[in-house]
Amino acid sequence: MPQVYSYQEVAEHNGPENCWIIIDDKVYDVSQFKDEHPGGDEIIMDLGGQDATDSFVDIGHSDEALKLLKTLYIGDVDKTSEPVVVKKAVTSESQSQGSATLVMILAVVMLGVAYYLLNE
Ligand code: HEM
Repeated sequence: MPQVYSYQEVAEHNGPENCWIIIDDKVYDVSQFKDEHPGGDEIIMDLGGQDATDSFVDIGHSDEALKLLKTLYIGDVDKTSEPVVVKKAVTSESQSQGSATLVMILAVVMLGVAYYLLNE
């Protein structure tokens, strides 16, 4: 019998040292693997403690990736347990990234307006 974990238990493993993800109702310990992931560790860290099925499938991972995934399997998720919404703390870094994007958009809009006015 495989080990069975509740969504809550999986959600508690969302840190850099203890990072689990769910793919197709199976639980994977990616704590070590994330540092070797060809797609980067951050993309996996962001999904720590959560269901990553859609993201994993959308990328169209190779058979090699699927084989690798199997080696990280630690158990199944208890689908009868209460689903958990993992709230990620908004860091000052992600906030400033957000405002940097806003400034970029504003700059592009202002350039567009200036260009339009100059060509009137
Ligand atoms: C434990 C789960 C995962 C494993 C074992 C894994 C494995 C791999 C492997 C082996 C590659 C190289 C290309 C390939 O063989 O397909 C790859 C690429 C990639 N993975 Fe994952 N991956 C995992 C989870 C994820 C998740 C959750 C995401 C989230 C979106 C992700 C995003 C990517 C991206 C964007 C690339 C492309 C990197 C590039 O070609 O520049 N992966 N992954």
